[in-house]
Amino acid sequence: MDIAFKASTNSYTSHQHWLYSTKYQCQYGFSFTHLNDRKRSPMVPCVRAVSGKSDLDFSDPSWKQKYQEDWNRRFSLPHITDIYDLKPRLTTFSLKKNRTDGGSLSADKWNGYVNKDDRALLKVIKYASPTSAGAEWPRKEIYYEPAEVKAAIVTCGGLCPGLNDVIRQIVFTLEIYGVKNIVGIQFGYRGFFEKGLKEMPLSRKVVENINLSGGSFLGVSRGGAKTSEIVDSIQARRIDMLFVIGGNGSHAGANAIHEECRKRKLKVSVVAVPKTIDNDILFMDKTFGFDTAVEEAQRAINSAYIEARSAYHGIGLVKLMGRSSGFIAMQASLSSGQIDVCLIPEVSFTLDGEHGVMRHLEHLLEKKGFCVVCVAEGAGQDLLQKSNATDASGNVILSDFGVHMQQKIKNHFKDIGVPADVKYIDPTYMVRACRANASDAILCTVHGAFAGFSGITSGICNTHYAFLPITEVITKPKRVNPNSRMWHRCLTSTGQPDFH
Ligand SMILES: Nc1ncnc2c1ncn2[C@@H]1O[C@H](COP(=O)(O)OP(=O)(O)OP(=O)(O)O)[C@@H](O)[C@H]1O
Ligand SMILES: O=P(O)(O)OC[C@H]1O[C@](O)(CO)[C@@H](O)[C@@H]1O
Ligand SMILES: [Mg+2]
Repeated sequence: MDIAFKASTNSYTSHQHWLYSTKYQCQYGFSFTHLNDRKRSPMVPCVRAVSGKSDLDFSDPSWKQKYQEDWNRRFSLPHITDIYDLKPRLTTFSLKKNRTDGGSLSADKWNGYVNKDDRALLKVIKYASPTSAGAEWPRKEIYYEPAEVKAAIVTCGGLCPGLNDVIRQIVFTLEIYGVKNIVGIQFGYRGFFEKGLKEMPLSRKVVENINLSGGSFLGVSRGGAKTSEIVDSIQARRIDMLFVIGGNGSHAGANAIHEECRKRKLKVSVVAVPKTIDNDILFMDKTFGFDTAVEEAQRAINSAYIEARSAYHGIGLVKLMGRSSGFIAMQASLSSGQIDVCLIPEVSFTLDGEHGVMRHLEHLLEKKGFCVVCVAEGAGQDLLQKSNATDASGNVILSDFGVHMQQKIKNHFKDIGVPADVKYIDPTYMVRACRANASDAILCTVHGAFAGFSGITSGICNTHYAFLPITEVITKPKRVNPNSRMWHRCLTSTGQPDFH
């Protein structure tokens, strides 16, 4: 099935589109940039189509067209020219200072500006053009005058390895464009309205070494986000670009800010950067911080393994983060090769009975003398008492499954009169607070803002950096598919049965 989806314009024709798709054989693509496709009357504000999702009826002869139209609506990136009749100017971003080709290539070729036909593909990997570089790369034309831009960066939610790397990279890139006025908003959205939290002026000099430590140079916080107050503050501070680094909640907040700016007709680009060790953002292959978290988690698993193996009837137990998605637990269990039982929120299980986890632990102690269990914090919530309490951002506070398992295992083996030496490790904040590893330290997302997009997020989608409308990524958290190969690989590695 060869279907290419050109996402961000209301004005192209399906005929043109099919020509494109036949030529390049793209499938299910996210368009990177389509500014030149926009045909609209001067001064007439455009209204962006509201995202609509419909179930496909394959017996309907026009299903392809409907599917395509649905995608066009949903993946249309909000753009500044939706509300302003603006002409772009030539970009100020250039890498020519660093060039090593002795000037033989043209500036266009050297910078490799992406063109309107570049897109990331969801189902297959195929370059749309020889110059394809992913969405997160400069365009030839920009919609802001760099010398007049005030850009702000804010980090919200919990910590994540790589936050400082992203802040640093955003500052560096803004400076390459020629932006002089860059500020950090302290302690998440709180910094917009809490008196006493001053803007932090940022520059290459200020952020040069912040990547050498974990945490957030700007501070983080949960809760307290009042969209209208934040936008009042954005207006009062004359911010033109806002970079929000955060998870699902921060993205929802960024989108609300974007919508409010739209409503007030403010020329502000709100661009989000997905940040979550849980790796639970829809459509993203992987978010920064996840790899580091897995690596760090493996250290804890290794310690649990050594403790368990060295003890008589040792049982190592490690709790890892993952509110509603068990990616860290699955990946760390799989890559460590030291886990016998991995429990995640997406897969239900029983603890007692013939097929329960406890019986399996008995069997492991009998068979090999020790075992190691890894649990995601959100696992087994149906087995625990619900608290109904929420944190400042409205996230449900989970019952502590790690502590519950520790007690459960201890009591179980005591009850059956079998010695068991339980070693419980909860490395969750250590995993989150550490410095990013090499693969998590590379990300930047400034170009989308200069290209005029707003209400977007960027991330690795089928190995390419792509822009996506925030509305699409916040519909629900990404979760481990229990039928996926990865989960089955994990089961093969642990050798655990179905606990039902
Ligand atoms: N639906 C929403 N609309 C507007 N703002 C929101 C919404 N949900 C959360 N926020 C705000 O976004 C900020 C971060 O939210 P939250 O604490 O849930 O972290 P997060 O971005 O999901 O990151 P983490 O992955 O660490 O949980 C908070 O200040 C919160 O008030
Ligand atoms: O203790 P805090 O800061 O609220 O963060 C805990 C949460 O952070 C997360 O890692 C999300 O970033 C969740 O998995 C976890 O529940
Ligand atoms: Mg969250």
